[in-house]
Amino acid sequence: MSTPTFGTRLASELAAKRHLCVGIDPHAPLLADWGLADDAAGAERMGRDVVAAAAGVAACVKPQIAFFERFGSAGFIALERVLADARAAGVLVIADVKRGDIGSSFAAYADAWLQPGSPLEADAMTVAAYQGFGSLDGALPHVREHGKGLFVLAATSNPEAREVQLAKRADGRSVARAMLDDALAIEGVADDHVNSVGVVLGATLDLAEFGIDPAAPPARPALPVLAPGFGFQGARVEDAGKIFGGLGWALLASESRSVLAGGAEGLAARVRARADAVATALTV
Ligand SMILES: O=C(O)c1cc(=O)[nH]c(=O)n1[C@@H]1O[C@H](COP(=O)(O)O)[C@@H](O)[C@H]1O
Repeated sequence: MSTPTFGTRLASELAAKRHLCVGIDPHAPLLADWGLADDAAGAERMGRDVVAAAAGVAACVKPQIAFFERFGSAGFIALERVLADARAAGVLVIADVKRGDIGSSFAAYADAWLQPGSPLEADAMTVAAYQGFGSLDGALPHVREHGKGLFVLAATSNPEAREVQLAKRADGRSVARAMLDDALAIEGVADDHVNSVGVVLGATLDLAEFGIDPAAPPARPALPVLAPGFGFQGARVEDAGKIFGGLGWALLASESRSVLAGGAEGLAARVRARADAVATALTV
């Protein structure tokens, strides 16, 4: 039996109206809030609790590697255990690693995060194509043959990104828009419904400024959109439909701090409430 594509696996989540992505960002103050030490064991505990709360409720989890990397090898071991839990629970994992490099080095990053059997194997990873879109090619065998996914940074939620991502290319398109077009143009990475290569679009942005029109008819197959910026950064999941329009079909609304704050107690209820709010926002 051939491996199902990432797009197919994501499509099952979306069909069940699961659009929430829960970020695993063990910030020091959050670990304190949870009564956990600011160390690898604390990060592991938080990560594993998030996976348990997300299973069957959220579409995916998104561990932010920086919060594990700061503990060195112990942090990587902690993350490996979080990833193992997610695999066992059938929860999709987007490794938020934002990798980009010359092609040969990028391919090694792709092997680290997407190669089946790798200690850090995830289902998808965030990538940066600022060294040229073709520099991402090394990940495509994992997408095409191993059912993995990519999320290419296009228009990110942080305000400092504007000078780079709004910049106009020679053809008049913004850098952000060109990233989206290039993601859609990759061949052989889509099934009938959902592409396995998507983009990152911040929920805090006016996408039209970047030449991205949420009112345009949805791409077919649908382009997955990973959308951070909800919650702590100010966007409201209740507005997800309004912000993303036709791009909301395969939207993953991501929240980290706003769901994590409040400790382990009540986490499952917070995840459920956010998941329901996103589902409602994208149904009406
Ligand atoms: O790729 C990302 O996940 C990402 C892209 C982006 O444009 N903005 C953004 O905030 N993120 C990540 O999403 C998470 C947002 O966290 P909260 O602001 O706490 O919800 C962080 O881990 C960021 O690194």
